[in-house]
Amino acid sequence: MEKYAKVIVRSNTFHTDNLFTYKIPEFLKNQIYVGHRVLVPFGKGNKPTEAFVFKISDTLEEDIKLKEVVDVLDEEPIFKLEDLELVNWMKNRYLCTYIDCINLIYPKGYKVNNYKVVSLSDEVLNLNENEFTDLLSSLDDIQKDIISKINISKGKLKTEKLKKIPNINYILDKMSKKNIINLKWEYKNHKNEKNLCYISLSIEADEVDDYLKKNKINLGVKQKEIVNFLKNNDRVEINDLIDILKASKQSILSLQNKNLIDIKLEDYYRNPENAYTLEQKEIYLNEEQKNACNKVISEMFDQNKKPYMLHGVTGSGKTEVYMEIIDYALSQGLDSIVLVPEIALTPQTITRFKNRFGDIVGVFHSQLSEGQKHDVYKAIKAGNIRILIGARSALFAPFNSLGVIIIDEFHETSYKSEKNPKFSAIEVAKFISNKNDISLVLGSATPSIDEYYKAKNGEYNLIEINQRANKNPLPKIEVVDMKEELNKGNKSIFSFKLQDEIKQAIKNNNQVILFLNRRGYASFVSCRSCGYVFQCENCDISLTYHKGKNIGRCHYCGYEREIPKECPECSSIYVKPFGVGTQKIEEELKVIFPELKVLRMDKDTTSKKGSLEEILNKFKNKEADILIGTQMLSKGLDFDNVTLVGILSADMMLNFPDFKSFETTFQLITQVSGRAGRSDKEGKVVLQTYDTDHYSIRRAINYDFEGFYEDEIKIRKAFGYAPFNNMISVVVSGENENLVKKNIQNMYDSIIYLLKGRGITDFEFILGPNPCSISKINQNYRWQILFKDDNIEINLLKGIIKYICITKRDVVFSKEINISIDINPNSVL
Ligand SMILES: Nc1ncnc2c1ncn2[C@@H]1O[C@H](COP(=O)(O)OP(=O)(O)OP(=O)(O)O)[C@@H](O)[C@H]1O
Ligand SMILES: [Zn+2]
Ligand SMILES: [Zn+2]
Repeated sequence: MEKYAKVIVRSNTFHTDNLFTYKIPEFLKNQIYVGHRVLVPFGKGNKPTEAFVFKISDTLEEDIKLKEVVDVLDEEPIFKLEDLELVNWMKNRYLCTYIDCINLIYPKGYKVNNYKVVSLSDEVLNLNENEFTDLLSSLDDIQKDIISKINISKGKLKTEKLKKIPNINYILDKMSKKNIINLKWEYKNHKNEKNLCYISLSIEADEVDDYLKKNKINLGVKQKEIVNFLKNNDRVEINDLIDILKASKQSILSLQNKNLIDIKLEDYYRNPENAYTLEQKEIYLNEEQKNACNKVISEMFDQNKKPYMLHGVTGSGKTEVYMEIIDYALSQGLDSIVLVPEIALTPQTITRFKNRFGDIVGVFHSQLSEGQKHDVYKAIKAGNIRILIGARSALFAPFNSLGVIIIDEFHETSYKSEKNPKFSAIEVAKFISNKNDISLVLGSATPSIDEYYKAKNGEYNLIEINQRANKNPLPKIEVVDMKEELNKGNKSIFSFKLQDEIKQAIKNNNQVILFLNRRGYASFVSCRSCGYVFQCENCDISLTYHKGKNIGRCHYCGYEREIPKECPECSSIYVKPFGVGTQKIEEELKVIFPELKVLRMDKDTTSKKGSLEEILNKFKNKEADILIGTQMLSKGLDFDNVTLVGILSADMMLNFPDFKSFETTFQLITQVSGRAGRSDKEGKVVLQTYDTDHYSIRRAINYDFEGFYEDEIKIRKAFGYAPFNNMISVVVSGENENLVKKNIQNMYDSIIYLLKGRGITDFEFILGPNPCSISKINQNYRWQILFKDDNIEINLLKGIIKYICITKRDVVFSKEINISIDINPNSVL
């Protein structure tokens, strides 16, 4: 019986985003299953290409001649059936390609290298000398050269080595057709594995001398040294041996040839080190924490359970609850995944988990090397990692018996991917947990409005913790109206109130956190005389001023330029930075409190590896009095000694042109305030703002989450935003603005045409095409169409967008154009 494989081919073009059918040759029939990685001939020249088996069948719909699978690449399928289901689901949900999804869940650190090899044909090899000379004389110089190169490299040559010759593919093809050469693909299945190589004696130490005598073996000086070393050491890693004895690989290998030593390869697990330290506290869960745990634990083996939303105020001990749940899961033989926002920002959380659970805790995030990722995957498969802490991609870790998924600070925007597939980790976690009856816990002190709405509608088990673990009230937030401060003649960034409170806190030997949501020195630089604003050359963005180097930097593309003393437009000397960033805060603070030690934590000071840990360690060890930072500060930091938090410009975030900016403001105020008074000392917050009336700020000052939710949900409803409608953003971009405009208009017309065909005539749910709020990034002009599923069925809308933007992409759009489709984007800038 014949067997056929339907595969997805790894290729970056959109028209290959389909299942292709290949015949499975006889010799592979019992080796290829669904989920396997295979090589298939593909494209021009039938280049062997990596592909993934989605289906296997023994019948063909049509009677056509098919190409055959070349080979299978792994012994075991690398995808489980559930993985393929997930791929299909994501593809529909996020309107992306198969390969986008496959890349996401593909075991890290695997890749295929394939290359073409040229050799002389049998016919040529069988020629006698005269015939060969005749042949050569019939060829041109290039062909002769190729043949001599093949001969020099022992009859077989990678074609890459010839790529400098112009038109080489054409020439080789011609030679191959004339039967002079053979062209063949070869490939290497490269798994990026790192092994350790252990050496030990193959016979008992005291039998060595007899063995040498009996076999009349004379050892060199180095070899003797090695043997003596091994007599005293059971085994040693080869590189250590080379290092210690200055021995060569040669002398080690010759010992192996004399059957004196064994060499054994073992996996090496490259564990990323953790530089943050923490002392261990003995903790007994309080009633609220216990209830939260029990709810989840008691249903752990139930089917069709709802996800849990753990809404607990800041410092309520949610992390302890997670660990207790995970501990129980472990005792039942179940593994756990803990998602945290931007892993690099949460060394404290990782350390708490490692303190409690030890080496079975693994860490996974995008900054790991491919090799490290591969190691983590292998350790998971081998059962050596049972708890994985990671960013959103950790969701795809290959656990054998996953029981729990925790999403900490689930309101954070980093849980939505900005890269294809633009998935929401929350949605994917729901899909996975639903399919496999896994306990899913979403925790936050400030749930997102979207998910909270769903919780209110019964989609979640809502669990609340209303008290802090230390039983203290949440820190009182005092509001300072900065308009009045100006009237009092205070032009400083720091209100009198905040200055007093800082003095007080320091006098009591406590520490202070100051929050401002903008890094750099000033938000922009402009000329007071003519109004010229320094702009990025590549983006439609004003440059942020960084003082040390006297440069303006683009926070989108990294472009930098020196800021001149004179205005480039009008030559006036009134070029000044405006607005405030963390650098400026640090500078002013040093003027007012010259004796205080200050640390700054923002993207600029934490970009180097280990620098974040260093800052956190210093602050924990009280080597500084004040920590200034951006929203990095809001993520789970837990310092016993912080009693005062200053929020410098609370209303700054309100003015962001995005429908989620009120929500973000509320969340940031609540989270940053929550860093104060977490241990036995009471905390306090000073919040500076020009706008004291906005409901985000009023509700936040009173820790009134319910009230904020009620205010916000009304507005969302009135404007038809999430959670009431889905929004689909399609951004078309490219270097040529006219081409971008033409393409997006083309897309718009095509979509309208299809909608009309479905009898739809009212197009109010389509906004655009318009230039994006940030109309240029990195030399690429950006235009956008926004769709809301008002008055239209979401699947119909998605179907049409997919048809135009993916299936017919090559027809509707020019090659030079990029298209980005985002379902329910975080922001529409
Ligand atoms: N039952 C308990 N008894 C004593 N201390 C506790 C208890 N539970 C938690 N803590 C301590 O209280 C502090 C806050 O706990 P944790 O960091 O787990 O809170 P959280 O809810 O995750 O905080 P946030 O959301 O604000 O980041 C930590 O120092 C923790 O060790
Ligand atoms: Zn000027
Ligand atoms: Zn830029």
